[in-house]
Amino acid sequence: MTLLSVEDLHTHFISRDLDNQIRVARALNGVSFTLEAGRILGLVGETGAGKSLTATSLMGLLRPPARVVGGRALFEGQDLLAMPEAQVNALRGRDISLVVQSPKSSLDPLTRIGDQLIRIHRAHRKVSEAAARDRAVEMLASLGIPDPARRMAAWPYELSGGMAQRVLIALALMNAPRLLIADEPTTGLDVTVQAQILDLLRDLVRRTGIGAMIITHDLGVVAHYCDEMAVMYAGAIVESGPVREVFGQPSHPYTANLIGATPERLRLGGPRTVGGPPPNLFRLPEGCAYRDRCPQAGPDCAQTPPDVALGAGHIARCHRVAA
Ligand SMILES: Nc1ncnc2c1ncn2[C@@H]1O[C@H](COP(=O)(O)OP(=O)(O)OP(=O)(O)O)[C@@H](O)[C@H]1O
Repeated sequence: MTLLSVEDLHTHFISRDLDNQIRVARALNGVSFTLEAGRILGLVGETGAGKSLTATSLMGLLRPPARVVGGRALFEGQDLLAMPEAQVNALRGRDISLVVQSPKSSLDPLTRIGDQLIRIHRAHRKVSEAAARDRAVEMLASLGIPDPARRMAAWPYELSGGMAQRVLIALALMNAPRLLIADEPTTGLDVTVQAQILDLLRDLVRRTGIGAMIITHDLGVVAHYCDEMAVMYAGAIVESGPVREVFGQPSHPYTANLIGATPERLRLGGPRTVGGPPPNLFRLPEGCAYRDRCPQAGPDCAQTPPDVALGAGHIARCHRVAA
């Protein structure tokens, strides 16, 4: 079942320069992808590609000067972008949850973690304090937090980075959301903790059938934990499909560059960049946004590239790709 279907999402930063001229940064330029229930989608791309902005656009969390200027985002068939703000706010934290980077700054430093868990549950569900407390303890236990009943009384500053990230995931799951978006959920954590947290996320998706989107620039995370992947460049998805298909036959020159030829490079993880200057969102070229950096670019790349279907749900947006 399709849980989330994003269609041609456009988000711009609209501002005025010193001469009072309007300046538009086209940060998202037609993002499209789908996520099925019970699956994990990895959204990858280099810094600035628009991964986090995609999440905040979907969740109604944009702040001026950023604005969604086009597209649809159907969550269980309902367009999140066309909903009244109050309805999106009600969905957020209940049916759709976002786990962001830097857990320490996302937890309320002045509230014990148990009270934070109880508060988010009772904000969305009509349950007693005792029932919310029981669920919170259960949730901490299911995330592998030792001695959960005692941990409820802990303050955020008392937690290690890995524990804080688990608590953040517990907060995101308190209301049994059907869609979880995790933005760099393990960046900055050591490799063992990273693997534990991603294992937990994967088990959760398999056990409960929720859909998860993991935003990352670590291709190793995508290769190990995701079912599908979408590769982002200059605010658009340039290639998407089942992880095995995309890694097996990276077809857009940007994806091929990002993945690199060697398995060693894949294992390295961490941020990746490709050669050449990053795209200027205020002056994106006509046609393919990657053409200034692309070793295979030709005159036809000044035209908008087609989405070429390569079979098994694998799609690449490029003039050089043959179906
Ligand atoms: N006020 C602004 N005006 C113009 N462009 C902006 C503004 N704020 C952010 N941007 C641009 O929006 C783009 C999207 O950023 P976003 O944080 O979504 O990228 P990302 O792919 O998540 O990167 P990272 O991996 O660093 O989190 C970036 O290129 C950024 O430069």
